Amino acid sequence: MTGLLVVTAVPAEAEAVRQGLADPTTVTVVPVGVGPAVAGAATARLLALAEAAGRPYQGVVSAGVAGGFPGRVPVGGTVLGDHSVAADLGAESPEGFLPVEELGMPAELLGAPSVLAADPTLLTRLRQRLPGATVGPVLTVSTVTGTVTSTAALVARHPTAVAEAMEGYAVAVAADQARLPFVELRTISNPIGPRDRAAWQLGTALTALTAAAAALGPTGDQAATPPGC
Ligand SMILES: O=C(O)c1cccc(C(=O)CC[C@H]2O[C@@H](n3cnc4c(=O)[nH]cnc43)[C@H](O)[C@@H]2O)c1
Repeated sequence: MTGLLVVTAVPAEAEAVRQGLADPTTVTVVPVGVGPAVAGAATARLLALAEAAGRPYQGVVSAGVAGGFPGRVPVGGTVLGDHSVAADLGAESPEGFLPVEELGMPAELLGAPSVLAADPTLLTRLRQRLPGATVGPVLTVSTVTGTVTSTAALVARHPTAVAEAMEGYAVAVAADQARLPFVELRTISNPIGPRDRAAWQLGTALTALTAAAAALGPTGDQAATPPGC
């Protein structure tokens, strides 16, 4: 049994998670790169290799920093994604953005819906361990939102979304294909809005990520099973 796989984008996020783990032997943390393509491909490879070696993971977490929708979660806040959403998977039209489900393709050709729900058991466990976390949909985008107009459009399309990042949905698809439980855990480095990269509070978000990572401890079952068995 190999325990949880935690996938981050960059090494600083992975290190922040590792520092917070109560029992690092039950959690594997891997920085895989920025954006959905590399995150999905790398996660799928890690899951397949573990499975082929006879040591499958028990669950997958997409963790790292994120932009928070103003008024919903502050910089430094912690977010648990109850859904991970492919927010820019679709088509533009004169009437506005069309999600991939509305492009007229048969559903079976899509491979996965554009909104994937977190595993209820994993989410419930993390909610109990992180009572201060904001829970809601987390958007996955290939382009960081950076204007008032695009922020307003996202809010209109996803009125309950709490944060955006660049990997969660892709990691969720990899977990879904491997039939593994998934959840997204984010801490907020910046408000979503007009781009101001210099104002991102990465240190604050990474400190919050370390604190939140303490919740990624083992279940009773995992605690009784040493890694590698
Ligand atoms: O330069 C550093 O030291 C450093 C430390 C930690 C993280 C970074 C990143 O560049 C993280 C990139 C990562 O952050 C997510 N993110 C954060 N804010 C947003 C946002 O407003 N919109 C979309 N994504 C955001 C994203 O998942 C990136 O992969 C640098």
